[in-house]
Amino acid sequence: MSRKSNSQVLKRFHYSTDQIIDKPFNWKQMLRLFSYMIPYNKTLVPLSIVMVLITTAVRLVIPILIGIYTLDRAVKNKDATMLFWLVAIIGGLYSASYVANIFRIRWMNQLGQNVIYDLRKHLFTHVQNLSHRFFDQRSAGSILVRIMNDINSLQELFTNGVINLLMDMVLLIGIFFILFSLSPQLTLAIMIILPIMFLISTKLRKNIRRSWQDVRMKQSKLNSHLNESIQGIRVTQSFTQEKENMAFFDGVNDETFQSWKSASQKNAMFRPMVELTNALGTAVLIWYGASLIQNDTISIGVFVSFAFYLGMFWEPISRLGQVYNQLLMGMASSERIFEFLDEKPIVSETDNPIELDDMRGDIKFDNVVFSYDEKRTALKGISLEMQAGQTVALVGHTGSGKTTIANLISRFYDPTAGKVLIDGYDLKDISIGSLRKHISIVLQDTFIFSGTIYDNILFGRPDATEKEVRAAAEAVGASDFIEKLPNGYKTEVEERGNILSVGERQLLSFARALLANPRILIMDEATASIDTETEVKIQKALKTLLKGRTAIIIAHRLSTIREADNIFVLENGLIIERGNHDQLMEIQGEYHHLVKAQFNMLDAG
Ligand SMILES: Nc1ncnc2c1ncn2[C@@H]1O[C@H](COP(=O)(O)OP(=O)(O)OP(=O)(O)O)[C@@H](O)[C@H]1O
Repeated sequence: MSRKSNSQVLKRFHYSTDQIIDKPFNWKQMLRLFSYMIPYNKTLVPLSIVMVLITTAVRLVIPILIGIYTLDRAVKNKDATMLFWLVAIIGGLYSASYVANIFRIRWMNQLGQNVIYDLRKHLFTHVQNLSHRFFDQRSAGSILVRIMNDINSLQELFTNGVINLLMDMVLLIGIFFILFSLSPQLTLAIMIILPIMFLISTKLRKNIRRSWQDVRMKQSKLNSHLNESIQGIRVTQSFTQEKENMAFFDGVNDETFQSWKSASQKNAMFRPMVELTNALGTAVLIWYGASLIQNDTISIGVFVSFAFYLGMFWEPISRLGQVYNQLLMGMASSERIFEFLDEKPIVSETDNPIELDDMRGDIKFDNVVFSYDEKRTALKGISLEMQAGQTVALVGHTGSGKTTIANLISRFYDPTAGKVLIDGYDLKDISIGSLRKHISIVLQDTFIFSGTIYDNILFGRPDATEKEVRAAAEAVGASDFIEKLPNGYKTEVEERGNILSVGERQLLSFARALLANPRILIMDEATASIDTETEVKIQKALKTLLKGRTAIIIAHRLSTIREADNIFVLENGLIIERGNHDQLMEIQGEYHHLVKAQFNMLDAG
């Protein structure tokens, strides 16, 4: 009780979950989804269908063989030979059905897994090529959920749903057809249970399904909280927020438990209700069937066959309800998946893009205006030139537009107005692949991938030799710390490289960039303070890295700025000063002010 109120008091944790909405059935979307089965329409699809038809036919025939042939003919006429053959035929049919079932399950599973594999691959390939704007607007978690959960929720539909639909239709139509031909009166009488069965298989099932969806949503919230708690454990411990964290966890844990309890209680009602309906059907069969036998309208064999078919009724009806539910769930998931698949990269290529095999590295901004969204303009008319081989520093207050300039050079976004040119070519005319091949970016918060140190450097140029990788690490002075690690270059670093210090991660990213040997290097200098020895190392590494290429540095350190050939001072999306260090110091403007502020800070430190 108090746990719940605790979770409501804490306003810190907000986890957005994709709402589960039942979408109306949409044929166009379903056809698009099922088109993923087309590659298998000559192999797994027909094979599975044949197996389904074999097993269904066997199930339909057996009650007739038992009721009509065994009871009404062989037993009645005391025909031992016929009885022997009937046993042999029934045995043979069961064996055939057994084998067909094994292959049906195997091939249907393969089909489902293949379709899911293809769909996930298609979605990931597509998402990987989307522009930065797409990722700006969504959390990594919500993208992950679509690639994993939404696709997983289609798995059952493709593995069992579609083919079972066929099997159940055939089974139901077959049963009705046979029952009607055996005794239309008795068939009509036992049909009384049909509406009840449909009601249970749709309404009650829907209710149960919603409850399980609620459980999944609560679990997802619990997962998100766990994830955040573990990732932020250091901050939590340092601010001694464990109690608050625990209170929230208790609340979500309790919600999950309650929701699970309610779902499983509803679930428990399902089976008894089915059995009750079956009992009703059996009562009708016995009461009405017996009177039909008495007045010789039907034989004992027909009665027995009816009893068999009555027992088979429930399964296909129940499964049809289930498939319908799966289809509705599939609707919601596929809509979310297709929404991503229909997303077009905003930055796209022209029909005949120029392939830049070689690049000099001259960069020009021609009156560039850029907005990330309609509300604010990040660059308000930037014109600048950077000559090949120059080192250029971008300085300015936070939010002034430095990173945005870097983003436009790599063509992560296109300018809203104006042009960005490299070697005289408008970026929009150059193939994106050939442009980015010549550009390397070193971010402040270097991303280290899980894998070895060696692999992380190799990322810069995957076809580089071991000698080149080691040479790159040596040139930027990263080899000293790498060789001290337990397994040297083969040391495994976990996701994001937590076992490395900030300085080490920087040096690693320098080695990666140097290996790529780009014509243009964009670097967001780390603001984190590092010890003097590492600082000296990084400065030395930087010199090696910058040599012979156009370098754009979002600079924070005075030492870097001072050595730049050209400095652009940004303020609110505009260049307010430009020149080298001495020139800018002389005019005693904003740059002078920034330098003085940094000196004062150093003095104070
Ligand atoms: N992805 C984005 N979507 C919307 N607005 C953005 C995005 N990235 C940056 N902005 C906005 O654009 C403006 C310029 O941001 P930019 O990142 O270029 O600044 P910066 O000079 O690099 O700052 P810092 O030194 O803090 O990194 C800021 O007002 C920022 O809020």
